[in-house]
Amino acid sequence: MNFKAYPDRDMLMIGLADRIASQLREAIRVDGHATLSVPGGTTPGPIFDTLSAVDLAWDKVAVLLNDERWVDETSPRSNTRLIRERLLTGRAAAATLVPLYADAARPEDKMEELAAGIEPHLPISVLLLGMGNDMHTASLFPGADRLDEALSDDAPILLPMRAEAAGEPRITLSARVLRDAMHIHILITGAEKRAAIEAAQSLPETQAPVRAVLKNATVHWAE
Ligand SMILES: O=C1O[C@H](COP(=O)(O)O)[C@@H](O)[C@H](O)[C@H]1O
Repeated sequence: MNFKAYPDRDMLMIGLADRIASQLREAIRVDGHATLSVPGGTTPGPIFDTLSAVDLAWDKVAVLLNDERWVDETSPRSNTRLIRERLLTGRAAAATLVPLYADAARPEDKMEELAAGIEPHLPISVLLLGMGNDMHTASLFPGADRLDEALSDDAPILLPMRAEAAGEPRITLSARVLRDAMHIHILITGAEKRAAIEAAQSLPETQAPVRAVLKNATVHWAE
């Protein structure tokens, strides 16, 4: 992995937003369109705020989540709600949201429909990932019920996922879809996550699922 440390969180968020914007512009120049896949959770909000104001051809960008908690958008736990409020506003409101949630009791009920919506937008041009202290990324949690399947080279695009640490049921892009992205950035902050990502390099993917995407990733960190 490449590791980039920033002097502080503000510089991290601005610097990484700028890099993502450049890579999206380049993908649009070459392919005529781009796909940006992003995390939910507590860390990426400030990057979304910066990106949403960036001047680029957002009407040529498809935005999807790496994973979603199976809750509807009225829930503060909804990752879709986060990106609607913080990313798909301002200039970025012209982007197309590719859904990772649909109204149904269980993720299994909508898996095929949601995967069919994602497929035309693959491979991902720019992938931004988060990571938990437990070394999960997207919703690839250590100990999750379908982790082995999600890590395999012939995994489907999307899988439902349940894990004790996850809270509600989840839906997640598989490791191979994440790995196929043209640019991979992992955004982490704080000493605990830095120690976790360093430890992940010498652990099996089942214990440290983030390892599945580390090889070609740049990790962006600030205290
Ligand atoms: O549950 C999730 O957690 C990870 C990490 O979130 P953070 O709050 O520690 O930044 C996130 O990347 C993922 O998309 C989300 O669903």
